[in-house]
Amino acid sequence: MKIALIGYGKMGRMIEQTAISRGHEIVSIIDVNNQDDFDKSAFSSADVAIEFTSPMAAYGNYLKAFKHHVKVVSGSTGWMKDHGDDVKRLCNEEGNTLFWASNFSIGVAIFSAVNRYLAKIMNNFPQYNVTMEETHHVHKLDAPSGTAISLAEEIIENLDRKNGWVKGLQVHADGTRTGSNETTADKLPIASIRRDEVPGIHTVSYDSEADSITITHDAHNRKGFALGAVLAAEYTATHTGLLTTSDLFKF
Ligand SMILES: NC(=O)C1=CN([C@@H]2O[C@H](COP(=O)(O)OP(=O)(O)OC[C@H]3O[C@@H](n4cnc5c(N)ncnc54)[C@H](OP(=O)(O)O)[C@@H]3O)[C@@H](O)[C@H]2O)C=CC1
Ligand SMILES: O=C(O)C1=N[C@H](C(=O)O)C[C@H](O)C1
Repeated sequence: MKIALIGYGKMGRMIEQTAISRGHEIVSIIDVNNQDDFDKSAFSSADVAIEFTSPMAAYGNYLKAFKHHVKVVSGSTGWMKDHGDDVKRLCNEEGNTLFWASNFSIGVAIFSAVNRYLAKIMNNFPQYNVTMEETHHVHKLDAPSGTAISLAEEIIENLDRKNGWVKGLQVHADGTRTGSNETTADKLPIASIRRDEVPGIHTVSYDSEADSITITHDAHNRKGFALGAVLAAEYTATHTGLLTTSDLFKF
């Protein structure tokens, strides 16, 4: 398969290695300094473009790829609030294809299934208070992480006593702390911690006076994200519309 890369940072480089190891060809690599390459035939020849850039750049990149009828797999986070509705329309009504996931690792797909099941069970146990914490490297631009927002949305969908999430304690890259994890009855607080080079840790906790139940996904490196993105590209080559990990990982 011919793959174009949009964004050649930590993820773009790891995806390049993973894609080549699975027998794919990288036909174009677009970063900040060679945006003209979107208009070159090498880019248009790609079966799929894999996009990992930033919250600010992602939506513009989708538009440029769609203009050239190139399908996109993207893991960029933090753009959904501003552009989610437009992207749904572009894919569901205008024939474009985007496979987007806040987290491409199989481990988080499994974690997400446990998260949904646990939230359902907890409807019967009001004595447990739910909170979430995510920890990432100090370079991360968005908070809460895209994964934390997806996990929070799953809890809200399945746990009747929560109807939204709020930002909780923020530990910033320089170590300063703002906000707090104080909980209200109907909102789920998400704490965000920025520390060292942590690839990504997500924890959901249910605490009662008697005990705590805690589930954690701890990414040891970025290999799981990269493999998931390449598997998603292989899937996207033969599917259309707005796609996500529940289309790819079925269990
Ligand atoms: N869904 C998932 O599984 C995962 C998602 N992510 C998300 O992916 C995104 C990227 O992560 P990561 O690779 O670690 O970040 P990096 O900062 O390491 O890489 C991003 C790259 O994109 C480049 N870039 C910025 N704007 C554009 C643009 N308009 N066109 C092309 N390239 C551009 C940056 O260039 P420059 O440095 O010059 O600005 C940089 O080289 C983040 O939003 C992150 O949250 C990360 C890991 C897993
Ligand atoms: O920025 C990152 O690094 C990551 N971003 C994604 C997110 O926002 O959830 C996925 C992963 O946790 C790494």
